[in-house]
Formats: sequence, C-alpha cells, structure tokens
Amino acid sequence: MRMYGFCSGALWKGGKTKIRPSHVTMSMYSDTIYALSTGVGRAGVAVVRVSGADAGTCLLQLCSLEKLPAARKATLRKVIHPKAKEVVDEALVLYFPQPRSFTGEDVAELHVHGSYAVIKSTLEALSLVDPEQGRRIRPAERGEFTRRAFENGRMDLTEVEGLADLIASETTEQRKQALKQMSGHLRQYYESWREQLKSCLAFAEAVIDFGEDVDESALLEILPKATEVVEEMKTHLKDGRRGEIVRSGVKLAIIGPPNAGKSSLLNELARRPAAIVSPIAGTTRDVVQVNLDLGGMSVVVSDTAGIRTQTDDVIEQEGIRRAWATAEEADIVLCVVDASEQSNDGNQWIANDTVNTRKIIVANKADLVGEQKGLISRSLQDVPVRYISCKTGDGIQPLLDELEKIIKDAIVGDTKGKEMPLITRQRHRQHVQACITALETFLEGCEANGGTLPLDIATEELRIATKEIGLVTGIVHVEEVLDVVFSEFCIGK
Ligand SMILES: Nc1nc2c(ncn2[C@@H]2O[C@H](COP(=O)(O)OP(=O)(O)OP(=O)(O)O)[C@@H](O)[C@H]2O)c(=O)[nH]1
Ligand SMILES: [K+]
Ligand SMILES: [Mg+2]
Repeated sequence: MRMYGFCSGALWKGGKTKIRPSHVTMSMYSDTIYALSTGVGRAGVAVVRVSGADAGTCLLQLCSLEKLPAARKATLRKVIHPKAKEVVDEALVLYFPQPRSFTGEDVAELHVHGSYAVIKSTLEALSLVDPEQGRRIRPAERGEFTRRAFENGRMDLTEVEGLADLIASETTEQRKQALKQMSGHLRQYYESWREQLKSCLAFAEAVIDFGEDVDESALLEILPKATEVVEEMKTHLKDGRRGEIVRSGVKLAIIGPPNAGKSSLLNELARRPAAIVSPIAGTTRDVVQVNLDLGGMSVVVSDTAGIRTQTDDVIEQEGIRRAWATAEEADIVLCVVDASEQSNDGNQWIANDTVNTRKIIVANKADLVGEQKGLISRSLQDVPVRYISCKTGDGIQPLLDELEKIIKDAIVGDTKGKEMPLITRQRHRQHVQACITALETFLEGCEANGGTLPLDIATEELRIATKEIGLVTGIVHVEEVLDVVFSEFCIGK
C-alpha cells in the first residue's frame, strides 16, 4: 500500500525537481497519525502531536469545540474522553494548518500534564476519534512525522539528519553542528552543485539531440564548469573527518604495559570507578569505554588490556589484540607507563601506531619517583611525556587541559572561518566520491577534451554524477537510503 511503503520512485518521476516544490500543498498521506512527542517518564508537561487531514477533527471532537482554534495560538481546553465522557486533563491546545506546520500537513498539539495515566488516556482518546469517511487515525510509526515533513517538501535529507543529530546531541559542538545542518547549510552546497551539473547535463543533451543546430564548440564551456565542481568536491572531502568526529565523538585510547595504571587513569577521567583496578597484572581484558564532555566536545575514552608479549592466557591474548585494534582506530592515544620502571620507556607502545594519531606518553605513579623525573623522556623524540599520579591526582587536570586544547585545535579550531560545511556522515562521503568518479570519467572521456568517448556515452557519466548528488539531499529517492536515514528516529519524531 502506497501510504505505508511511502513513495515509490515511480510516483516522483518527473514530478519532484525542487526541494521545496511549490505545488506540494496537499499531503500524499490519507492516515492521520498521533504519538507522544516528548520523552517517556513523569514530567511537568507532555506533548502529544497529531498530523494529517483529521488533526482538526481530533481537536473538535476531543475538546468539544464548535470551530478550530486560531492558527498557532495556544488555548486552554478540557480534553474529554469520547467514550467515558470524563475529563482526561486540561491541556494547552495548538493548531497548525497545512502547509505551515512541521509535517506540511494539518498538525495539532496537545500539551497535557506529563504523567503516565494522562498520556495513556490522551492517546486512547485519540484512537477513539471518528475520522472523515474513508480515512483512518492511528498511532505513528518510528520517524513518521519527520518522514512526512520530508515527503511534503518541508525538509531535505541532510536537514532530516541534522534534526536527528540535534535530538541526539549531548555536547555543545554537536548541538552547533546539528543546528547548522538542520538549517540547510549542507543542503545549499549540494543543491548548488547539483544545479551546476544539471545545466552541464542539459547542454550536453542539447548537443546530442540537436547537434546540427547547436554550436558544438560551445560544449567546451561545460568542461571548466564540471572541473570546478570536481575540485570543490575534493576539497569538501578533505575535511579530516572533522564533522564525523564532532558527531560521533573523539576516540581516545589508553594503552600501555600491564599494571601501569591505565584503568586507574580511566577512572580518574570518568570520576567514577568504571573499570576494575588491582595490583594483579592483566586485570583488564575487554575494552572499557566511558564518554566524556571535554570543553563541549564528545570524547569516547577506551581503557584496554595491558600489552605484554609473554602470556599463555588466550583471553589475555585476545584482550591485547583488541588493545592494538583500539589504538589503531583512535584519534588520540595515551600511552601509560609506570614512571618508576625505567625499562618502560614508552617507545614500544607507540611504534605500532598509525602516523596521524596524536600521542602522549603518560608517566603514571609519579608519586613513586619524587624528583627523579626525566628518565623516560630521554629516549623519546617527538612524543610529549607528562607525569601524573592517579594516587595523588597530581597532573590529571593539566593533562585534561592539554587534551582539550589538542582536540579544539585539531577539530574545532580548524573549522573557524571556513565556509564549506563539514561532512557528518559516511553516507554523504560515499555519494560525493561516486559523483567525483563519474565526473572524472566524463571529463577524461569527452572528445572535446581529447578523450575517446562519444558524447552520448560520456554524458551518461554526467547523468550518474547528477544523480549521486541528488541522493545526498533526497531529491532522487531510493528506498534503502530513506530507510537508513529515518531509522535513526524514534516514535513521535
Ligand atoms: N603508587 C601508585 N600506584 C598506582 C597509581 N596508579 C595506579 N596505581 C596502582 O597500580 C596498580 C595497577 O593499576 P591498574 O589501574 O589496575 O593498572 P592497569 O594498567 O589498568 O593494569 P592492567 O589492566 O592489569 O593492565 C593498582 O594497584 C593501582 O592501585 C599511582 O599513581 N601511584
Ligand atoms: K592491574
Ligand atoms: Mg586495567
């Protein structure tokens, strides 16, 4: 059924060419949906949202109204249970007529008191409303409000993803980035690229169709344009994954020999006993993770098994394998060594590591060495050495300050003053890469550019490139892409 399968490609063919099509004034959905849009649990207020052609009917019937409330104006009303005829709650009621609503459909909001019983009765009351002939009122599915907003041209896919990120944001930087994306920052870029490619495509097609009447030398004009788009996209891809890092958190790995105090450091950073600490070498086996907020940035800290070469214990061996894997994936590695053991100079723990990762040798147990510091740093070149003591807490705050600075400089600082928005998802990266590949094939193959491909074949690549960019914003619909994007939402969003 169309309304559940959402829209198939066929429905949109030739129809949807703009993000906010002016012709979309009526929703394609016949069901009216409702759900609790605020979090579950006891609260002062809970918002129940209703969207669809019968949203107004719901208000009229539940609040015993003669006519609909003024648009976007809050009014206090009694909500009456249609069957029991008793008052469910006194609610603030709002009505947003289409198309100026979140979903682009008629939307009603009931701001009720946030108790389990009130919410349950309100939802039950909604299920008992009589819709117009031939229509249905039913609970919303996961992400269905947002999906309607997308289908009705209120948002593009990057804005939908921005909204999902905003709802999930835990740190200041995540919030800022999500808000920017939700406001169309990314969309504008992709749209302008797509427009440029579309005009190239239109020109190439004109030459193919009306070759004799069009001056073929003018085809040369589209080549610099396509080249420029390729260059811009390449710059866009070379962002050091900063957007993705802000979104999913900076990965910080703690590695080092057994008993150096790695788990003790994790607990200091987390300010709680997240990992087991003991004098027994080989205590930590699995990777233990905690999330930190460092200066507005989300940081995922992983404590790992102590690395040593001689062990017959297969579980410990697996732990060590995971430790190396964690270090390889990390953006920052803290190599913790025991400051009182001079054989642990830290070199061996960073040798295996990737080049781009930031590293700090953390010489723990500084309380045991007193003034005898400096033994470790002597054998190291570029990697800084910092002395700390998890026992006394000395050096922990300076270490945190330094980490915050590294993260800010590498990620946030780098984006200052830069116009181009950051890629926040692997999905975008894949489509942009596919677009570049197609454009390069087009450019190299074009006869006008010294290539060997006939124009109609080369133009096919231009078409693929245009489509790939359209897939990022959702102008071109592909069900799997939509399913992935909307699966991030929960019910009521
Ligand atoms: N004196 C002193 N002892 C410490 C310090 N930090 C940790 N310890 C002790 O060192 C021992 C090992 O600490 P852990 O945090 O378990 O070390 P680890 O590196 O996680 O060890 P594994 O998980 O076994 O590899 C424990 O007995 C801690 O109490 C410190 O700063 N000073
Ligand atoms: K230990
Ligand atoms: Mg440990």
